[in-house]
Amino acid sequence: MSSPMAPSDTVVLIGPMAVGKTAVGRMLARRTGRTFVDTDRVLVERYGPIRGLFDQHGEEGFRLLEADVVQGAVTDAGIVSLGGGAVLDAGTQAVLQDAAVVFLDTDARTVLPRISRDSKRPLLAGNPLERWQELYDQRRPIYARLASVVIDTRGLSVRGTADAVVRALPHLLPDRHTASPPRTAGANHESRTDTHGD
Ligand SMILES: Nc1ncnc2c1ncn2[C@@H]1O[C@H](COP(=O)(O)OP(=O)(O)O)[C@@H](O)[C@H]1O
Ligand SMILES: O=C(O)C1=C[C@@H](OP(=O)(O)O)[C@@H](O)[C@H](O)C1
Ligand SMILES: [Mg+2]
Repeated sequence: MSSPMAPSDTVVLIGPMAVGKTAVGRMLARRTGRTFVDTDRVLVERYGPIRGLFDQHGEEGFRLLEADVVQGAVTDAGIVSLGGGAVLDAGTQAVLQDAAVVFLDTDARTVLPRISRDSKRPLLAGNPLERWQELYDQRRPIYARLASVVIDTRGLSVRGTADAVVRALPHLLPDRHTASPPRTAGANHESRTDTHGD
Protein backbone atom coordinates (compact mmCIF):
# COMPACT_ATOMS: atom_id res chain seq x y z
CA MET A 1 0.00 0.00 0.00
CA SER A 2 1.47 3.39 -0.89
CA SER A 3 1.56 6.05 1.82
CA PRO A 4 0.13 9.52 1.38
CA MET A 5 2.77 12.24 1.29
CA ALA A 6 2.91 15.22 3.58
CA PRO A 7 2.51 18.47 1.61
CA SER A 8 5.73 20.45 1.32
CA ASP A 9 4.31 23.28 3.45
CA THR A 10 3.76 20.98 6.39
CA VAL A 11 6.32 21.58 9.14
CA VAL A 12 7.03 18.55 11.27
CA LEU A 13 8.97 18.79 14.53
CA ILE A 14 10.99 15.72 15.47
CA GLY A 15 13.59 15.03 18.14
CA PRO A 16 14.12 13.34 21.48
CA MET A 17 11.81 13.35 24.45
CA ALA A 18 11.48 16.68 26.27
CA VAL A 19 13.45 18.71 23.72
CA GLY A 20 10.36 20.90 23.33
CA LYS A 21 8.57 19.59 20.22
CA THR A 22 5.14 20.14 21.76
CA ALA A 23 5.85 23.52 23.37
CA VAL A 24 7.74 24.91 20.37
CA GLY A 25 5.17 23.58 17.88
CA ARG A 26 2.38 25.29 19.74
CA MET A 27 4.24 28.59 19.87
CA LEU A 28 5.22 28.33 16.23
CA ALA A 29 1.61 27.77 15.21
CA ARG A 30 0.54 30.80 17.22
CA ARG A 31 3.24 32.96 15.66
CA THR A 32 2.62 31.83 12.10
CA GLY A 33 -1.17 31.52 12.12
CA ARG A 34 -1.06 27.86 11.20
CA THR A 35 -2.87 24.87 12.59
CA PHE A 36 -1.14 22.84 15.26
CA VAL A 37 -1.42 19.12 15.83
CA ASP A 38 0.47 17.24 18.50
CA THR A 39 0.21 13.56 17.66
CA ASP A 40 0.50 12.45 21.31
CA ARG A 41 -2.42 14.71 22.11
CA VAL A 42 -4.48 13.12 19.34
CA LEU A 43 -3.57 9.65 20.65
CA VAL A 44 -4.64 10.62 24.16
CA GLU A 45 -7.89 12.13 22.93
CA ARG A 46 -8.63 9.08 20.84
CA TYR A 47 -7.39 6.21 23.00
CA GLY A 48 -6.50 7.48 26.49
CA PRO A 49 -3.24 8.25 28.34
CA ILE A 50 0.05 7.28 26.70
CA ARG A 51 1.16 5.25 29.73
CA GLY A 52 -2.02 3.17 29.58
CA LEU A 53 -1.49 2.55 25.86
CA PHE A 54 2.00 1.17 26.56
CA ASP A 55 0.60 -0.99 29.39
CA GLN A 56 -2.21 -2.32 27.24
CA HIS A 57 -0.57 -2.76 23.85
CA GLY A 58 3.18 -2.66 24.52
CA GLU A 59 5.49 -0.38 22.59
CA GLU A 60 4.79 -2.22 19.33
CA GLY A 61 1.04 -1.70 19.62
CA PHE A 62 1.56 1.92 20.59
CA ARG A 63 3.72 2.47 17.48
CA LEU A 64 0.98 1.11 15.21
CA LEU A 65 -1.62 3.46 16.66
CA GLU A 66 0.89 6.31 16.55
CA ALA A 67 1.85 5.69 12.91
CA ASP A 68 -1.79 5.89 11.91
CA VAL A 69 -2.28 9.16 13.77
CA VAL A 70 0.90 10.60 12.25
CA GLN A 71 -0.22 9.76 8.71
CA GLY A 72 -3.48 11.60 9.32
CA ALA A 73 -1.78 14.59 10.93
CA VAL A 74 0.98 15.26 8.43
CA THR A 75 -1.17 15.14 5.34
CA ASP A 76 -2.84 18.37 6.46
CA ALA A 77 -0.65 21.44 6.02
CA GLY A 78 0.30 23.06 9.31
CA ILE A 79 2.67 22.53 12.22
CA VAL A 80 2.86 18.97 13.51
CA SER A 81 4.78 17.83 16.61
CA LEU A 82 5.53 14.13 16.75
CA GLY A 83 6.37 11.96 19.75
CA GLY A 84 10.09 11.24 20.05
CA GLY A 85 9.84 7.66 18.78
CA ALA A 86 7.38 8.19 15.94
CA VAL A 87 10.19 8.34 13.38
CA LEU A 88 11.02 4.69 14.06
CA ASP A 89 8.12 3.69 11.81
CA ALA A 90 9.07 3.14 8.15
CA GLY A 91 5.72 4.46 6.91
CA THR A 92 6.19 7.63 8.92
CA GLN A 93 9.70 8.06 7.52
CA ALA A 94 8.26 7.77 3.99
CA VAL A 95 5.43 10.19 4.57
CA LEU A 96 7.82 12.85 5.87
CA GLN A 97 9.87 12.96 2.68
CA ASP A 98 8.30 16.10 1.23
CA ALA A 99 7.59 17.94 4.48
CA ALA A 100 9.86 20.50 6.11
CA VAL A 101 11.22 18.33 8.90
CA VAL A 102 12.77 20.22 11.81
CA PHE A 103 15.03 18.21 14.11
CA LEU A 104 15.15 19.89 17.51
CA ASP A 105 18.37 18.69 19.07
CA THR A 106 19.58 18.87 22.66
CA ASP A 107 21.58 16.88 25.21
CA ALA A 108 20.89 14.94 28.39
CA ARG A 109 22.16 17.67 30.66
CA THR A 110 19.71 20.18 29.22
CA VAL A 111 16.68 17.92 29.45
CA LEU A 112 17.52 16.45 32.87
CA PRO A 113 15.35 18.87 34.89
CA ARG A 114 12.48 18.19 32.50
CA ILE A 115 12.62 14.39 32.79
CA SER A 116 13.95 13.64 36.25
CA ARG A 117 10.52 13.28 37.84
CA ASP A 118 8.74 12.14 34.71
CA SER A 119 6.06 9.51 35.17
CA LYS A 120 4.26 10.13 31.90
CA ARG A 121 6.88 8.87 29.47
CA PRO A 122 6.89 5.10 29.98
CA LEU A 123 10.17 4.59 28.13
CA LEU A 124 12.01 6.69 30.73
CA ALA A 125 10.95 4.47 33.66
CA GLY A 126 13.75 3.41 36.00
CA ASN A 127 16.67 5.72 35.34
CA PRO A 128 15.29 8.54 33.15
CA LEU A 129 18.66 10.04 32.31
CA GLU A 130 20.23 6.74 31.22
CA ARG A 131 17.15 5.71 29.28
CA TRP A 132 16.96 9.11 27.60
CA GLN A 133 20.61 8.89 26.51
CA GLU A 134 20.20 5.33 25.24
CA LEU A 135 17.19 6.26 23.14
CA TYR A 136 18.88 9.43 21.92
CA ASP A 137 21.94 7.48 20.77
CA GLN A 138 19.77 4.94 18.93
CA ARG A 139 17.56 7.49 17.25
CA ARG A 140 19.87 10.38 16.50
CA PRO A 141 20.91 8.99 13.09
CA ILE A 142 17.24 8.71 12.09
CA TYR A 143 16.47 12.27 13.21
CA ALA A 144 19.52 13.54 11.32
CA ARG A 145 18.66 11.64 8.15
CA LEU A 146 15.05 12.86 8.04
CA ALA A 147 15.84 16.48 8.93
CA SER A 148 15.58 19.37 6.49
CA VAL A 149 16.71 21.67 9.30
CA VAL A 150 18.57 20.93 12.54
CA ILE A 151 18.27 23.34 15.46
CA ASP A 152 20.52 23.07 18.47
CA THR A 153 18.11 24.13 21.21
CA ARG A 154 20.67 24.10 24.03
CA GLY A 155 20.56 27.47 25.77
CA LEU A 156 17.39 28.50 23.90
CA SER A 157 14.00 29.15 25.47
CA VAL A 158 10.82 27.83 23.84
CA ARG A 159 10.37 31.25 22.23
CA GLY A 160 14.01 31.39 21.18
CA THR A 161 13.67 27.99 19.55
CA ALA A 162 10.50 29.02 17.72
CA ASP A 163 12.39 32.11 16.49
CA ALA A 164 15.21 29.90 15.26
CA VAL A 165 12.73 27.75 13.32
CA VAL A 166 11.25 30.86 11.69
CA ARG A 167 14.73 32.08 10.77
CA ALA A 168 15.47 28.72 9.17
CA LEU A 169 12.09 28.61 7.38
CA PRO A 170 11.25 32.29 6.75
CA HIS A 171 8.32 31.48 4.47
CA LEU A 172 6.48 30.44 7.63
CA LEU A 173 5.84 34.01 8.68
CA PRO A 174 2.40 35.12 7.58
CA ASP A 175 1.84 38.33 5.73
CA ARG A 176 1.02 40.81 8.51
CA HIS A 177 -2.12 42.09 6.80
CA THR A 178 -3.66 38.79 5.85
CA ALA A 179 -2.76 36.62 8.82
CA SER A 180 -5.71 35.01 10.54
CA PRO A 181 -5.71 33.59 14.04
CA PRO A 182 -4.59 29.97 14.28
CA ARG A 183 -7.25 27.37 13.71
CA THR A 184 -7.30 24.71 16.37
CA ALA A 185 -6.67 21.03 15.97
CA GLY A 186 -5.10 18.49 18.26
CA ALA A 187 -3.29 20.26 21.06
CA ASN A 188 -3.65 23.98 20.66
CA HIS A 189 -6.98 24.18 22.38
CA GLU A 190 -5.49 22.96 25.62
CA SER A 191 -3.51 25.22 27.80
CA ARG A 192 -0.24 23.53 28.79
CA THR A 193 2.31 21.24 27.30
CA ASP A 194 1.14 18.05 28.97
CA THR A 195 0.18 15.91 26.05
CA HIS A 196 0.69 12.54 27.68
CA GLY A 197 -2.67 12.36 29.30
CA ASP A 198 -2.35 11.55 32.97
N1 LIG B 1 13.78 25.41 25.40
C1 LIG B 1 13.16 25.12 26.56
N2 LIG B 1 13.57 25.70 27.69
C2 LIG B 1 12.98 25.39 28.86
N3 LIG B 1 11.96 24.52 29.00
C3 LIG B 1 11.52 23.90 27.90
C4 LIG B 1 12.10 24.17 26.63
N4 LIG B 1 11.45 23.41 25.72
C5 LIG B 1 10.53 22.72 26.41
N5 LIG B 1 10.56 23.02 27.72
C6 LIG B 1 9.72 22.43 28.77
O1 LIG B 1 10.11 21.06 28.88
C7 LIG B 1 8.98 20.24 29.04
C8 LIG B 1 8.92 19.23 27.89
O2 LIG B 1 8.61 19.94 26.69
P1 LIG B 1 7.74 19.29 25.54
O3 LIG B 1 7.37 20.37 24.61
O4 LIG B 1 6.65 18.47 26.12
O5 LIG B 1 8.83 18.33 24.88
P2 LIG B 1 8.61 17.18 23.80
O6 LIG B 1 7.29 17.36 23.16
O7 LIG B 1 9.75 17.31 22.86
O8 LIG B 1 8.70 15.90 24.60
C9 LIG B 1 7.76 21.17 29.10
O9 LIG B 1 7.49 21.45 30.45
C10 LIG B 1 8.24 22.40 28.37
O10 LIG B 1 7.58 23.57 28.79
O1 LIG C 1 10.31 8.92 22.47
C1 LIG C 1 9.34 8.14 22.61
O2 LIG C 1 9.38 6.94 22.28
C2 LIG C 1 8.07 8.69 23.17
C3 LIG C 1 7.94 10.05 23.27
C4 LIG C 1 6.76 10.69 23.85
O3 LIG C 1 6.52 11.96 23.23
P1 LIG C 1 7.46 13.24 23.49
O4 LIG C 1 8.70 13.06 22.66
O5 LIG C 1 6.63 14.37 23.04
O6 LIG C 1 7.75 13.24 24.95
C5 LIG C 1 5.54 9.78 23.68
O7 LIG C 1 5.20 9.70 22.32
C6 LIG C 1 5.81 8.43 24.23
O8 LIG C 1 6.04 8.52 25.61
C7 LIG C 1 7.00 7.74 23.54
MG1 LIG D 1 5.58 16.17 22.96
